[in-house]
Amino acid sequence: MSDVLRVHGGRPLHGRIKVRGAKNFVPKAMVAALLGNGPSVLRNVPLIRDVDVVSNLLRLHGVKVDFDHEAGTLTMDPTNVESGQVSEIDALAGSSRIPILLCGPLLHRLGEAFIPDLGGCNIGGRPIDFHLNSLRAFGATIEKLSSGIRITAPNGLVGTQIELPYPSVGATEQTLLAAVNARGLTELRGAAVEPEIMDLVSVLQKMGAIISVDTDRTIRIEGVDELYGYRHTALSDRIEAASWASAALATKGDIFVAGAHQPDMTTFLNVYRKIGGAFDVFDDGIRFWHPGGDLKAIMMETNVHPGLMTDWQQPLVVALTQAHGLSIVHETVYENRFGFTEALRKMGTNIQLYRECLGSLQCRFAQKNYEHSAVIFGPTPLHGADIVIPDLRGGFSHLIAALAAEGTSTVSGVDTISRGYEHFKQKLRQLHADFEEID
Ligand SMILES: CC(=O)N[C@H]1[C@@H](OP(=O)(O)OP(=O)(O)OC[C@H]2O[C@@H](n3ccc(=O)[nH]c3=O)[C@H](O)[C@@H]2O)O[C@H](CO)[C@@H](O)[C@@H]1O
Ligand SMILES: C=C(OP(=O)(O)O)C(=O)O
Repeated sequence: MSDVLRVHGGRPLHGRIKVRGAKNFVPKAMVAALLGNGPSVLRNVPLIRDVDVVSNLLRLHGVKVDFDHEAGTLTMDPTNVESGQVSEIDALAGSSRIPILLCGPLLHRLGEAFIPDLGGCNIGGRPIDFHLNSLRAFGATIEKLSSGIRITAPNGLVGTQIELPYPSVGATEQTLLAAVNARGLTELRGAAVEPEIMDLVSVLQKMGAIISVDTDRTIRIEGVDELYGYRHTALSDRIEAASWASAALATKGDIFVAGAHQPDMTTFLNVYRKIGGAFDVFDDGIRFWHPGGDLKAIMMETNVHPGLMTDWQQPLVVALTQAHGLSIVHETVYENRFGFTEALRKMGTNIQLYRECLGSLQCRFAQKNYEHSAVIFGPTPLHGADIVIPDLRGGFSHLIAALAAEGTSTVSGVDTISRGYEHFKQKLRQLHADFEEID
């Protein structure tokens, strides 16, 4: 498969594509399957690299994994969970952020876990201190190795009280996956409540867990002795849906995104409408299009759910380069998520980065020397350029920019996009994009 695309831009994307299960949910539900005393079946699973990585990780731990790509059905049988070879597990180092979530399930099943160094997008320091503090609070002992970490809990995990300093998605999932089988009650305050986390709560409840979620970011989990296999259909990918919606806006196109689910995208849809994008919600998806006329500049600020999701920011920035006036974007979730704008500047955009918090919030990155605010002057015509993809969402955004630009662009490193976008080249063809793969 070619990792380089030659893109002939300047044509509106139009047509229909389908999004399946969420990249930020499916791998976590796969980890949850480790906790069951029998097989689990997950439906609506996309063929993306993060699913592959976690399938391999589960297999290395003795789980029998069968994936029917076409049907999107994944069957996982954890009857014979085992520790796995450290060298084989270590070969997956750097491939995804999911391995850290295996801690709780492996501690429950085996009393120990080896976790390789994590991967994921390079958009900030991405420490795991909240994860490790949470695991320690449950009674686990952590040893740092030259690569990865070893965790043990010879006496099992015990329910505890945890308050997260920031509503981290991963640390909330870590705590849930550890608490469901821990002895006694766990109270987690300051939890993240993203829709993908709520879907994980649904999976765990199907498995036999007792979990209540309050409106004030408090989650209470009563540990149980045994969990069962589950059957579940994954919620759809609201980041992929928003990415195609942004592509429709940037290319002056019209895209029906089958599978897009309005309730998980409310904040995105408000922003889309404020910019001047049009959408129409149907039972089976959402149609997104550029209605003609000028797009409007806006001020937007990313935040934890129900705020504007940080993963929506990068595709939206490309659309904002075509809006009239001055847009301000304040990124408050990651300290370093504007690296992708360098390539956009090469394509003719006028984007300036600032260390100050240019928003209504003084965020955690104030006075910390991180360029986490952007000012975009638009509209600026985009022209083709040679671009190297930096990360998943930044990469998709570069692709949108190349498709919107007049002339030809060479986009290298597109394989990164397969980590979170199923069949993206096929979907581009369905949307009449003009590009070819080059060796
Ligand atoms: C696989 C997956 O689901 N990835 C998503 C998940 O990432 P992920 O779970 O890694 O993101 P978190 O919500 O944990 O991170 C949010 C912030 O908390 C900080 N932090 C986090 C953990 C920790 O131990 N210490 C710490 O300081 C991070 O550096 C970051 O600034 O949620 C992010 C926020 O919605 C999304 O952008 C990612 O797409
Ligand atoms: C940041 C992202 O993912 P990850 O946490 O897997 O790096 C993303 O999906 O945009």
